[in-house]
Amino acid sequence: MSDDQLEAVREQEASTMNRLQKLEEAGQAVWLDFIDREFMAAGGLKRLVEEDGLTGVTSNPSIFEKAIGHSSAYDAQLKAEVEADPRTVETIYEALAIKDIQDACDTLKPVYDKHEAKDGYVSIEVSPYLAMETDTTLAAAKRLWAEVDRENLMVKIPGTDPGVPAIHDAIEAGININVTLLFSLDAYKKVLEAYISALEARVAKGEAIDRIASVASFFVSRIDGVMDKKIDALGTEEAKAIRGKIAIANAKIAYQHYLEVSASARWQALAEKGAQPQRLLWASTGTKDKAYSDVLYVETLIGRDTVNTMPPATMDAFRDHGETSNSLVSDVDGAEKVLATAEKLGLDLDGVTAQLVKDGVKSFADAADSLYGAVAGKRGKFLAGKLDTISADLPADLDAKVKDSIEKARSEGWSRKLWAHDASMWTGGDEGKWLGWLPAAEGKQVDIAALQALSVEAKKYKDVVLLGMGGSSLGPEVMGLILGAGSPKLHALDSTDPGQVASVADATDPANTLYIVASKSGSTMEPELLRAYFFARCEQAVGEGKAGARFVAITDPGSKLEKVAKEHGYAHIFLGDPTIGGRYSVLSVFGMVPSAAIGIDVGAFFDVVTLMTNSCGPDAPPAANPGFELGAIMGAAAVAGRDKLTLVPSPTLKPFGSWLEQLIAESTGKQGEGIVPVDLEPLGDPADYGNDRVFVHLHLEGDAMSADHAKLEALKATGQPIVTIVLNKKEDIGQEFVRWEVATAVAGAIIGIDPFDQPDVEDAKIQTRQLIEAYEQSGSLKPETPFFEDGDFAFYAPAKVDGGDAAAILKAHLSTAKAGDYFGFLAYIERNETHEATIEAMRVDVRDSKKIATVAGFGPRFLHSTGQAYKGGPKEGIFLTITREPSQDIAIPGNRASFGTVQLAQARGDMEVLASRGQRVLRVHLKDEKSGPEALARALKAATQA
Ligand SMILES: O=P(O)(O)OC[C@H]1O[C@](O)(CO)[C@@H](O)[C@@H]1O
Repeated sequence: MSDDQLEAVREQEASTMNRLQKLEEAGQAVWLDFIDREFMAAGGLKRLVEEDGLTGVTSNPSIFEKAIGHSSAYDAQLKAEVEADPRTVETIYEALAIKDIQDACDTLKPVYDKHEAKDGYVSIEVSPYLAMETDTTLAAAKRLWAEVDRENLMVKIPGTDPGVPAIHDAIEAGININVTLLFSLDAYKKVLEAYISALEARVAKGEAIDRIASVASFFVSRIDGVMDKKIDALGTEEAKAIRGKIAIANAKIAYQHYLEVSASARWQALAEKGAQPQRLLWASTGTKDKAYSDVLYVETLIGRDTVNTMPPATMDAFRDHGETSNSLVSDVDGAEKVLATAEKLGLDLDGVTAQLVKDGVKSFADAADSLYGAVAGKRGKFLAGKLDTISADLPADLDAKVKDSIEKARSEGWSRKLWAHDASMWTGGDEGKWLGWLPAAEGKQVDIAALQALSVEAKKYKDVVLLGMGGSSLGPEVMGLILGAGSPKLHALDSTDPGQVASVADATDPANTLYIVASKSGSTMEPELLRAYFFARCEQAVGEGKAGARFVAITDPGSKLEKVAKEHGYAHIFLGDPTIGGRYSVLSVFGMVPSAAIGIDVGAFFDVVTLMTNSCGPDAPPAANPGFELGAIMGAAAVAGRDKLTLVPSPTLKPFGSWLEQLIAESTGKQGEGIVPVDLEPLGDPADYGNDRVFVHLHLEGDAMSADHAKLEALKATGQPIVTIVLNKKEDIGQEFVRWEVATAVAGAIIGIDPFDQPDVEDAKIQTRQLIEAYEQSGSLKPETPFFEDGDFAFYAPAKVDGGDAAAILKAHLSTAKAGDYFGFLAYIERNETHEATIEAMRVDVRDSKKIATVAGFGPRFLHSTGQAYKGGPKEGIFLTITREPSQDIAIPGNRASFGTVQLAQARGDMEVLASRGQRVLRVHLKDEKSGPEALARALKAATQA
């Protein structure tokens, strides 16, 4: 640039400076509607103050979204914040925003001092999510005021109906308030009244009012944005004559109201005490319609005691060619005529301004979603190595559906609703009362010190025997198998199988064992019977009256178990939270007491867990919320027919599935809908699968599983959906409890059911009880007749299945399979490695021959887990119930029925309910407990190969 050119630029700059400064002469303050760290760091704000006479700054969620979401200027602070304390997304965002606001306040401080607190303000807005809430808005305003800690701060509160009382109270508390989102004269009148009455309240209390400032931000151009479209639609000359004039007219009339009130005796009384006027601030003054002058909404709105906050482009334009005149009070009659014409033409200004408030709230909430999403993404990046990750390879059609679900969840604010216990995201029933697992995931349900004391105390035992079903045992079992150090050793007993009861009894010495009885209801049959058995056994070993000291109860307050535990003098009773359902209870005392007893450091465990809890928080929008990301896939896939969630864990994480399947199945499988979890089915080739699967690969870094990886790649190549979750270390498994709990709740919302009830499980319990009660009276179970029997098996079914031998019968049963069905092995036999292997082999035979999913459960364990989905979920199940003649049986103290009888009654009760729900059922009774399972496997192989 030559010297001449430079000089010309300087001259031009000098003249534009004057144009902006002329506004100040006319009584109007120029504020900047923009904030950005790089801009401030480069001295941009300071320059505007010094060269253009800028006297204030406003920000809003959209402005911060542009600043933080689209630049790396905040990354250094963000990283430091996350590393120092990986708090919630909102707290991290606020730390970034507050720093900018403080810097801006400091830059404007000389202006503030020069104007003796009458100007020089910087505004920060309360969370836009609170725009329709009074109390939380007020609390947020007070918190921001305290945290920013600058006297030239203004907190922005929307002038909505619920916002007005918060504005009043904040001003009364001495906080400077910028009232935002004002469009209508009516709303403005209420806000001005709130300001005046709040000042009066302070005066009445003898408090100072001279350093309290407030502006009422009237949004201008947005009104024309809507009205002009309506005018264009009318197309008449009369309509065209007021095009681009309604917003300005509306603002002029508002200013007239301001002048009227300022002249009133009421105001004068306050003014005498030093009250500052609540200035009207013109916001939304950038011109959106290119047909208009780019300084239209500045030039026309100039007047005493007003502010115009301009986006940078408008400020540049005014600096370049803006003209100053006393425009705000000129032609007020004309403004009235414009509004009268609008009314005559049926242009509903009240309706439009009411809608603009709603749209404004929504657009700031949308901006906040995007802003919080960006912060959540960066938080996740800076937590690499600490936070489990998730990624998904989905076929295009499913991907689109998942995105739709995420968008629905975002626009309806589900992540906030979840944490606010708002049941409207589900069926609108009593779901909100079942969310105690959320605070539990923050570590709030347990007393860490008490658990540490239990850890110390339990060290003296060699074994811990846990008696409980479903949610009361599966979580601790996973904890023990993945994180337990082996001393004391955890034996989770959730069966009435005599062989299994015996194997725990044989493996543990009562004198060296701590017994934990866990039941939320405190009345579940299995733990009741097991408690009776092991208590008597312990008494026998350690002496009458001494067993109680070796027993711990975990139960909900007031339960029968609590009573028994007190009567028997249990060493400890840990009380649960009745607002947590059993399957969601792992992070409450139900999971943590047994964990502590086997030496897991629960405090350290929660340090890891809460990273995920915070990641799934109300401020993490669905697209950046790990629980929602997974839940959207689960829910959208289920609705699209991919309802078999197939878990592919790496070796260390294999035990996780048994907890997971109870969570998913019991939560979602009802009303004929839901997700059928498929756990422990070995991976096959692409040809073995239909279109009803979603595969979730749960991987621990360092676990070897190359064969499965190759298979997963092959599945991916054929378009099967694969979700991959990666843990850096096994201790991070706690994060998966949280992720999957949130995901399951979200999937339930997408499917459209209540994820917190379990209606069908209850029916099987009733059937079983009836059978047992009859037994207790008669000494035998209701007689039953097999429709076929040979030397190995007896077969039972609601209706005879044709076939001359076991293989033929099984073949006929299998022949009903069609795409999308699943086959379930319900094995009322001892759960041991041999039986697990036999069942696994049978599953593969069925899957590969019929191309359907297979599931398996040991009874009665699965009754308190997947049993709900098998009965209440999709009508796609074909079941083979396996019972057997027990080679040994065990008597239960105080009961006529033995464990073997109870187990058989459970199998029969379960089958009856399954049949009543329209599922296809067949029961095979193995005559020889030892050889029976293998014989069955052979018959099934023959059936699948024939
Ligand atoms: O803890 P409780 O009340 O003994 O119940 C055990 C299990 O039984 C169920 O209520 C139903 O199967 C599960 O939800 C629960 O985890």
